[in-house]
Amino acid sequence: MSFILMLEAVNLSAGFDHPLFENVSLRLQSGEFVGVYGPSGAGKTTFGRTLAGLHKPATGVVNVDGRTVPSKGFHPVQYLHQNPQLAMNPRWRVEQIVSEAMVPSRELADCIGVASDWLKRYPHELSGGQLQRVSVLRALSGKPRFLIADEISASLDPISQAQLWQTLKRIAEQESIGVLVISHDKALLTRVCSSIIQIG
Ligand SMILES: Nc1ncnc2c1ncn2[C@@H]1O[C@H](COP(=O)(O)OP(=O)(O)OP(=O)(O)O)[C@@H](O)[C@H]1O
Repeated sequence: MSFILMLEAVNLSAGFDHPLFENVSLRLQSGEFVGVYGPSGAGKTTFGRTLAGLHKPATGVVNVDGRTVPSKGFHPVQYLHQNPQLAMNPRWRVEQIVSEAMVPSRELADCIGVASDWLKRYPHELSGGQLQRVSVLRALSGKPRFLIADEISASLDPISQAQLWQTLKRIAEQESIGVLVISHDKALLTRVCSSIIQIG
């Protein structure tokens, strides 16, 4: 795919009983990796969830290619949870979980490192790192335009971490997917992202 899309946040403020962040603006283009850094509790997850339409902003707007995203249907901005088990139905086998939007190809599953013998298991029968790969496969199989990757490699060993980011880079480039990388790990963000914004 060669067309360029833009995920844009303009003067975004959000929080719960009080704002966690105020007037944050961001532009993320297809194929680009932008980092979000900040102390624990600063609101990075809330910012990511707001971009994915999962949390209502107090002020500002989120646009994809200049338009607000309809609340129904597959959202072009997919949020990858830092604890994927919380975002999966414990009664569904992995096969059903990854096929929620569209059945992924074996080629894509191999690329992300999801073994075929995991498909018959339930989420609690996989390790944290294995489950994170399942979560990435589920998000990618729906053909998102943007991914919010919230601490997705924190539970992986350094080799698996490097493999996951290499794979995501390759797929993001091939499919023109923009990725917002939320992490406490400044070295990781510097390695993977072309720019970094600070929350908090
Ligand atoms: N549903 C909620 N209701 C009330 N407060 C919440 C809710 N979700 C999160 N918070 C609070 O909002 C603040 C920011 O949380 P958030 O998870 O966005 O921060 P974060 O920067 O991603 O933190 P971390 O780096 O520790 O994951 C925290 O103080 C948290 O307790």
